[in-house]
Amino acid sequence: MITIENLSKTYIQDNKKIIALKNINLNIEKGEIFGIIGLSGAGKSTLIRCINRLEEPDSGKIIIDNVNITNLNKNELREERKGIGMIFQSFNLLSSKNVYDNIAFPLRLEKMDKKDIDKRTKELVKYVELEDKINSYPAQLSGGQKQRVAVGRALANNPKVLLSDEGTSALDPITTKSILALLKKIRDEFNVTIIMITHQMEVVKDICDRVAIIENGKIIESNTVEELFRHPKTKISRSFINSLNINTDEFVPLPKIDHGKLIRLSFSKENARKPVVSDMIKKFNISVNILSGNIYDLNKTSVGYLIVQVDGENEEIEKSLSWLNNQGINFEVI
Ligand SMILES: Nc1ncnc2c1ncn2[C@@H]1O[C@H](COP(=O)(O)OP(=O)(O)OP(=O)(O)O)[C@@H](O)[C@H]1O
Repeated sequence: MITIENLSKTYIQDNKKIIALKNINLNIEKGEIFGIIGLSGAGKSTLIRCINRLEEPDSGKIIIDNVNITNLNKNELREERKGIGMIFQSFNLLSSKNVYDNIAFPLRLEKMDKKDIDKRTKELVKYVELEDKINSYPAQLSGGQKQRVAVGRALANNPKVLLSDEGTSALDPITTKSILALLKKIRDEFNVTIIMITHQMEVVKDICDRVAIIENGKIIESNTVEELFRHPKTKISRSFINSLNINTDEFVPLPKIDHGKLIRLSFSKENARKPVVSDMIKKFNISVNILSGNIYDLNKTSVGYLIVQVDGENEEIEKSLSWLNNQGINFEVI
């Protein structure tokens, strides 16, 4: 649905080149909630702003539903942008307009019939659950309510794509969950494709189907969220997972072991019920010492880790590892 090909963007500041994006390639499916996570300065905002050309890329293509956005002239771009809603960390509401008028704003720009504007606006106010605040001004709303207004406004023209640039970063954890639930409901009911730019792993964990990790303007890892949790490939993806504040191998300092091997077993919902550790001990002449473990509840499934020390004769350890392999259990010697 959205294809990004060899996208690059450089800024010039004080005669210095800042490479914000370097050869970004991504494919995002229709109806998918796709996360792009990275640290500050990684290039996230530049990337999402290039998608609707709020920022002009230097080179590369952005294709949405077979339309090459990068080739459009101003008028064509204006038309195409109606199908791309966007929400921001700072909400970007019109402070002099109330909830109703903020949400009606894009419809008025379309010069829709007054009655239709009224009907659609009230429908949207109801959808984002702000009927009791319809006459309130942004200054009279909480952060979560402001973001609901922004979501209502972004939905006004029935977009096929919704871009969220740190849409939940300014919100407390409970309000974040309620905005994420609203975005998920929008995807489920309208099959809207959602791209979530974030630095919060919580967002990726809770609603994303797939995720790309961006560092220094490059995508360094891209996978389903489940696979990312099961096999984080890069240091940064591991640290994002650790940032969820749950004990993992890097949170709990692992003891230095003189013998045996340290292994991280990872389980998905399907194999979480297998008595892997006790079977290993029964089948092989080894001891297994459990050091730490946890379970992450993801959008559609859950993934668990267990860090264990496997000890015994080398040959027995190797046999037990190949048995694990044959059982289809994911593990990594760490
Ligand atoms: N208008 C600009 N002029 C010059 N440099 C810029 C401009 N916008 C962004 N940059 C630089 O490009 C790089 C990527 O910035 P970007 O805002 O895309 O990162 P980010 O991942 O969104 O960071 P944050 O999470 O802090 O917003 C940074 O080095 C930043 O300083």
